[in-house]
Amino acid sequence: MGGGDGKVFTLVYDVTKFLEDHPGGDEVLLSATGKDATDDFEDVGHSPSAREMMDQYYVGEIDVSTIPKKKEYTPPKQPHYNQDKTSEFIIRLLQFLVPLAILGLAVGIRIYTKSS
Ligand code: HEM
Repeated sequence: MGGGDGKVFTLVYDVTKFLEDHPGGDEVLLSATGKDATDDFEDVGHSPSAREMMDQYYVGEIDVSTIPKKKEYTPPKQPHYNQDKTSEFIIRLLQFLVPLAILGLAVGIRIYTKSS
């Protein structure tokens, strides 16, 4: 690790040749591919002999900033039905106002016809 021009390098290992022989199993290796697996490797507390074995699979160094971040799964956005609530509101308003208007009209006609 460490670099002259501000870049941070990490060591790269090709563990595809090691999947079947890894005492920790192939699943953990596969889950650590395509990303910086330094933390995963260190968390296990590998023995010095394990570190020696790594030399066989050494590929080179890579600028840490060029390692893609593991993408987290984000569920696709559900389409929002009836996002525009104004039409719904107008219908509710009319459901209230139309009977009132009819009632008002009826009362008005009744009053009008009575007085004449
Ligand atoms: C070239 C890289 C690697 C080498 C040479 C290597 C080698 C070994 C060896 C020799 C062991 C047996 C225990 C020991 O001696 O420490 C071991 C165990 C283990 N390794 Fe790796 N390993 C590598 C990468 C990784 C990575 C990237 C992970 C995690 C993503 C990992 C996870 C484990 C686990 C979970 C165990 C089992 C520990 C236990 O049962 O106590 N290893 N590895």
